[in-house]
Amino acid sequence: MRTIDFAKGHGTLNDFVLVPDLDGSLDLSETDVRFLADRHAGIGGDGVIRVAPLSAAPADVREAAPDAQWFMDYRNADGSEAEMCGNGTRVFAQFLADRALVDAVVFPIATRAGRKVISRVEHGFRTDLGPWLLSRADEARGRGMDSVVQVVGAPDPLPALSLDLGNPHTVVALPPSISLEHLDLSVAPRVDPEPPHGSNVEFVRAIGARHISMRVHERGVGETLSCGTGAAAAALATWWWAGTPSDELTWRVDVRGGTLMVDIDGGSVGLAGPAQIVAAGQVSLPD
Ligand SMILES: N[C@@H](CCC[C@H](N)C(=O)O)C(=O)O
Repeated sequence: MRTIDFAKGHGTLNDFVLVPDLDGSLDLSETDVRFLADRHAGIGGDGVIRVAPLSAAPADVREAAPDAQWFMDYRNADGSEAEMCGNGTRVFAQFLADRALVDAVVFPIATRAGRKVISRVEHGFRTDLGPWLLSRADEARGRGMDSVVQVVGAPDPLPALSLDLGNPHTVVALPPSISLEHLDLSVAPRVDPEPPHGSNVEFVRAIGARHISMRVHERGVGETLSCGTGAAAAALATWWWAGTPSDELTWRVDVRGGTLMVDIDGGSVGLAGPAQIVAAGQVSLPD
């Protein structure tokens, strides 16, 4: 049996088990990750974040972020690797700050989706998520939709737009006849055409000017109370559909676990919100 240190944290109730691996020697298997994320048998979380030095990152990650000191090794609760986690970056930053592992107010970190720059802001952190892309730009021509999503709670498939924020997202604008609260996200929504590596799926309701509310079904997890890259995708999709003329905009995105702020600056997007570390201890990984 191996005993390791852990911390537990969340960003707008998207919760993570952090595993400090400060010398980069820890090998966390898929089974270890599933155990740590298990809310009954383990610690419990939507994802597991190994805090590793850049030297322990894969070569492509090291090359993309040579000036970063730390690598956010993110895995979903089902053990799968994800390229990025927006809320995770802030919780990762809070952990680094609490342990005095960074001292700058603006610093880069390495992720599988490349270099991300984090800044301390009032009440939390802002992560520059960098450039975003329409995943199926040809199909989304004319500010339209590129796919459909079938979800329990909606009688018919709903038009959607796919975006790449480093990780894949499919955003659905709910028609007024369907309430956000009545969707059943205990069953994974079906995206057609099916994205090659799966997708996080966001359901969005407009609340007011640059203010939306959303629920999310995360790839590798299920419904979560928040998703940072999902909030950014939802704001970007709403902006895209509206044909909003100005390029510099801040959006408020309400998620079940709180509120996130998304700033859109042309081809680049930022995410700000709170981050909390709530516990730390040791856990024994089963053999
Ligand atoms: N909750 C995250 C996204 C985590 C990864 C996602 N489930 C995926 O597989 O892409 C966020 O805050 O962005």
